[in-house]
Amino acid sequence: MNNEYDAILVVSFGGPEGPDDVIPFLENVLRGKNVPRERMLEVAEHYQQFGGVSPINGQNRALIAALEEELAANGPKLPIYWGNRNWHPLLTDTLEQMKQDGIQRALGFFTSAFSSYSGCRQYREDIQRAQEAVGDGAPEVDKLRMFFNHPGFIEATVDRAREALAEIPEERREQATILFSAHSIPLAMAAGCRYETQLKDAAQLVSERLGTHPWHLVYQSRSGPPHQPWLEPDICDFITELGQQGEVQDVVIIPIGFVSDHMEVLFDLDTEAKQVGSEVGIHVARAKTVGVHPRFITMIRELIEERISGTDERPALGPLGPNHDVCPVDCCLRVTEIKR
Ligand SMILES: C=CC1=C(C)c2cc3[nH]c(cc4nc(cc5[nH]c(cc1n2)c(C)c5CCC(=O)O)C(CCC(=O)O)=C4C)c(C)c3C=C
Ligand SMILES: [Fe+2]
Ligand SMILES: [Fe+2]
Repeated sequence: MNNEYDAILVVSFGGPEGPDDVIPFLENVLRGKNVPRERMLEVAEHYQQFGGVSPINGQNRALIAALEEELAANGPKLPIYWGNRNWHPLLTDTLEQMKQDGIQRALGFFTSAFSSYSGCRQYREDIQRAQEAVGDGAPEVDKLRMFFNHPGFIEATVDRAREALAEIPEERREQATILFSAHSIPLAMAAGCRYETQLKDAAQLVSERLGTHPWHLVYQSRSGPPHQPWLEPDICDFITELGQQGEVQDVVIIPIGFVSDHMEVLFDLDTEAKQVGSEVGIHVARAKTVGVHPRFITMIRELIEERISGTDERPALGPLGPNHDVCPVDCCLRVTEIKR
């Protein structure tokens, strides 16, 4: 395989940067998806409560600045570009710019740790569409492997979790229940990828480094119509149930399914889940996402170096091993119905 690359491309979700961006952004997110318009308007309201600005773009700018510093200090000295699926800078514009700059082949870092249609195949489809729009001379893009079990991701997540645990009074800390939270997806879609398996694996790896806390994997930000089954339990239902059982005083949410504190973290966890906690008498703390944690940034450099060198040493914790570099043809299919 040819290991020569002349750029890094950060591929992400995108988010609105003002009130007028919110509806067109959400229309982009939901194009072709079976999500009721009322749900879209409900989510729009969450964004409007924060002035129509999602922190995700700012956080990606910070990630790129930190990675630029890391690559300048330790190499490889490659320029970093950034393109989104749903909002500016959009992938097509970025690939056009890369072509004009003479970039021929980039390594793609997707801001998703776990394999799902949204986090893997859909980004690859987005890139392909952008390449077709740019036409002859569009750069090739090879995706870096999924990093859910990379030591850098696990160590940074553990560190963030410890910071949140430290907020709980010492005498109650050891009994705190940990809720690992990830974006829910339709069950049919989950059947076409290793999303749940990888989430359980990463949650296990983090929890065993935190001690003996009881822990559970829960889901948030469900969007589908009520009759369509999505991954459960929902985080708010779960906290309500814990409250009814009356045995838990403190919950620490670790948003393991996300790498930055964007709107779904701020609203669905810091606003909604904390509110539910206070209604049922449970104190809820929330760990920060990995964001620009230095270990996470060095992990990205390590993934780049590993791919360029072609080494067999591809660090991964736990039983699943390092994820593939090149996706097989059936990777993260968009399954919309479970065949019976
Ligand atoms: C069918 C699946 C999904 C629907 C419908 C969906 C709607 C939806 N999502 C957002 C905002 C975000 N989603 C993010 C991540 C994310 N979304 C899904 C699936 C659906 N979302 C998955 C599996 C994931 C995780 C993998 C990934 O793509 O990251 C994110 C975070 C993106 C990041 O880079 O961190 C956001 C933000 C909205 C507003 C929405 C519809 C109302
Ligand atoms: Fe989503
Ligand atoms: Fe995949």
